[in-house]
Amino acid sequence: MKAIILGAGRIGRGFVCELLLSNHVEVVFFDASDDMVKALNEKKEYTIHVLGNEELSTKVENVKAYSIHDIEQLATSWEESDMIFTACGGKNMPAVGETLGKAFRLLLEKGAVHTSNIITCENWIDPATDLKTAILETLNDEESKDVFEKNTGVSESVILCTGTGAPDPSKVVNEMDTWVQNLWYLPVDKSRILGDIPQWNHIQFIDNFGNLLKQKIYTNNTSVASVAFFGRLRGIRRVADAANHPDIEPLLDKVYEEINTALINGMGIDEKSQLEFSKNAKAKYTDYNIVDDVTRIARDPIRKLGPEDRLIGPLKMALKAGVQPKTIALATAAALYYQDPEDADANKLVELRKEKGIDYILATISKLEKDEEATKLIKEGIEELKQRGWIEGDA
Ligand SMILES: NC(=O)c1ccc[n+]([C@@H]2O[C@H](COP(=O)([O-])OP(=O)(O)OC[C@H]3O[C@@H](n4cnc5c(N)ncnc54)[C@H](O)[C@@H]3O)[C@@H](O)[C@H]2O)c1
Ligand SMILES: O=P(O)(O)OC[C@@H](O)[C@@H](O)[C@H](O)[C@H](O)CO
Repeated sequence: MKAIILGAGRIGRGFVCELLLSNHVEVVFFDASDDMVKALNEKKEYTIHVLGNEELSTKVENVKAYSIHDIEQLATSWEESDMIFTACGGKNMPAVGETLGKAFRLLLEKGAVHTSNIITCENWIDPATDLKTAILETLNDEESKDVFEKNTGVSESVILCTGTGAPDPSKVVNEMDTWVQNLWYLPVDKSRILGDIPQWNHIQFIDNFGNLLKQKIYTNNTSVASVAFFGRLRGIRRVADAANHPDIEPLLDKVYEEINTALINGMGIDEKSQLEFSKNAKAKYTDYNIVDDVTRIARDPIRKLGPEDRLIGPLKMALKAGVQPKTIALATAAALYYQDPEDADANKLVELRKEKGIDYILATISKLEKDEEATKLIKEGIEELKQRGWIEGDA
């Protein structure tokens, strides 16, 4: 079998590629970055290193990568592939959908439509819906939309694995090498898959997928984002150092308490399963084998302050469920004060905070009203950060 991976970043050329190769699936990459495409084609090979278990590393050979803007090549590759995985960032689903829609139009013209499936691998609420909507909008006539719907499944998966950069960048020989957590499991929503279900190892097509992606984002990503935003304010570089720090670990435990009550009461998630889920999340983020930078976790802070994303989403859910999510609000306050000169989105956030202020960010980015409870808690969080000496005045 052949598969396309859209987005040749840490998850695409790392985790997803590793699982597909272990199932003898031939892989081709498409990426929006010309530098990435050039580097992959020049190197032609790279290694997926398994953090803490170097002996499990995989060497990837005969690498082929194309620009996502090469629609004809995308259609040709699609003609030969049964599966497409996206690992491009959830906010890019509209752009990815438009590209796939254009490629599908070429498949239609060539009479080359066949049963295939697209699986999103994104930390995003409802990525498959965003992707499918954009594809259908690009297929502007009803007949094409109908053919697409009958032949193409658009499903989503939950990436529980961390994909990161080199633990020691000074030792990197091949810049395309990538590092993954030692975790070999990718759950996929079976109900949205069309045609025969592949019998793969590690990639499991599961029934009752339900809210697994939201549960993962509001547990894992919320908690590790809290660790990263607190850690950055404390000048800590690595995630595990921050998660184990005596100032931060007690806050992390409180974040889990708030999340657990919010998800159990607000999403109807079984209590035992949620407690287990959050226990595993804490074990992961405090694990020193997983060498990850807080700046990767906190990257794109404006996206992370969005109304449904990992901070505001569970914060509002907790309030509805009768919990006072003071620690998630404290983490949101830390996110509002996040700085990383190498992150364009973080620089934009600093500019917005200095020029327009916190109220503006909460209203326009987080979509919170000035007088609502969530806003009040976040503002109390800002005061607490000042009292703790973690931020200064209007820093
Ligand atoms: N890294 C992790 O630990 C991890 C874990 C779980 C989920 N995720 C999710 O996986 C997705 C990918 O994350 P990552 O860490 O691999 O990011 P990354 O930044 O390493 O890679 C993303 C890649 O996608 C490419 N891209 C962006 N827009 C594109 C488009 N329209 N078409 C094709 N390529 C495009 C970028 O050029 C980049 O090479 C994100 O949604 C992320 O939230 C990441
Ligand atoms: O990829 P992002 O920017 O949405 O979020 C950063 C991290 O939280 C994320 O990549 C995690 O490492 C991953 O979701 C594994 O739990």
